[in-house]
Amino acid sequence: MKVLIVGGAGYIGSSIASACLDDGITPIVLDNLSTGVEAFLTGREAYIGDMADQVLLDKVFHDHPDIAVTIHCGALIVVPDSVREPLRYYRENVAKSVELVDGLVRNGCRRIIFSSTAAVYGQTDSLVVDESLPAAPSSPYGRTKAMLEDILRDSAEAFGLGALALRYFNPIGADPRLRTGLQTRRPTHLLGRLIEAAETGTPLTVTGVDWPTRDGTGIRDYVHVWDLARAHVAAVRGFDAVCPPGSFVAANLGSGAGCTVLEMVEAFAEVSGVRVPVEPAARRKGDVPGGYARWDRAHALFGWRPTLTLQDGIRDALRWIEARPSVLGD
Ligand SMILES: NC(=O)c1ccc[n+]([C@@H]2O[C@H](COP(=O)([O-])OP(=O)(O)OC[C@H]3O[C@@H](n4cnc5c(N)ncnc54)[C@H](O)[C@@H]3O)[C@@H](O)[C@H]2O)c1
Ligand SMILES: O=c1ccn([C@@H]2O[C@H](COP(=O)(O)OP(=O)(O)O[C@H]3O[C@H](CO)[C@@H](O)[C@H](O)[C@H]3O)[C@@H](O)[C@H]2O)c(=O)[nH]1
Repeated sequence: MKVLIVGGAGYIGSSIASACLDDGITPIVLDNLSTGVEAFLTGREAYIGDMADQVLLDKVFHDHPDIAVTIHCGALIVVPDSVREPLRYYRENVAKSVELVDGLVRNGCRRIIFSSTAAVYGQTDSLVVDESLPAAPSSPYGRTKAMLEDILRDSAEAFGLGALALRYFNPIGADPRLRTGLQTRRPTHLLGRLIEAAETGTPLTVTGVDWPTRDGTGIRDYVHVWDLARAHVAAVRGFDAVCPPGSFVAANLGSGAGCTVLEMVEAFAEVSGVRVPVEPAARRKGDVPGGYARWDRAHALFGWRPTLTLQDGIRDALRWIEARPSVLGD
């Protein structure tokens, strides 16, 4: 079985490609390397170019008419950038995805898995997030993802597509076999900042200590990237039962557990032996208290459940930092 992974040279797409290979599924990658890296394409067949390029899409399907499912991970993903440059985000994430879907339909590929995000939800009083909550994204990035969900819903009905949107919560960690991990050297998310603080011996700035959470710090659902990758394999294997032609389905992928900033600091100390001091600071502009996923729909649909812990995610992120020079040559 073959799958096309658009954005397969990036952090999550490359992990999905590895999980596919491990399961006997052949990944074909299409990526423009805007943020993805060539080193993650080792041992995988790849087409370098833009997802909106119809000539390239036709070539991919000419070479591989037996692609069963397209997994669409290609996007720009930095929330603050999307606030500064909304048109670039709408062009790259929405307009180009429309072209991609058009090219897929024209080439007869009618099964799509779309990388969506917890950022499509608005903040609610309850910290638990299930798929019945309406979309209410608070950034241009989140809106590009919610818009594409709508576009896929309409396209499913019009063209008989099966379209599955998987809403990832906060991915951490790396491929446990260390083939791939975060390509960004200095990630700005919480775990990245924590690792940096441990390395430099500086305190972690805690952005917000007056949120309505159990200890006042922001709460998130950190899910191991390998659990995310495995979910895609399960969804590919059971696709037609999960998402028959003409249907659009959305499912959360999270660990199901909330973790506050202070709890992350504690878990990091447990795994690394380094207790990073914290420094309270003001909330980030536009930040939210957060929440965590209910993932039972993904379980009901394709039998997935998260299997790796927060500590596994932290450990694999640290192992990847050791391994990355040998993979990325930097
Ligand atoms: N990382 C997260 O925290 C997170 C959370 C929720 C959802 N997601 C979604 O998961 C997907 C993958 O995210 P990631 O963290 O791996 O990001 P990433 O930047 O590592 O990967 C994105 C990949 O898409 C490629 N790409 C971008 N625009 C393209 C285009 N026009 N044509 C071809 N390739 C293109 C990039 O080169 C890169 O390889 C994205 O759709 C993102 O919105 C990510
Ligand atoms: O130096 C830091 C960095 C973060 N935080 C806090 O840690 C929590 C998590 O922050 P972060 O890791 O940035 O996660 P999110 O705010 O959920 O945003 C990330 O996760 C989203 C969902 O995966 C993506 O869409 C966004 O692009 C990505 O920035 C929040 O309460 C922050 O206020 C700190 O206290 N100090």
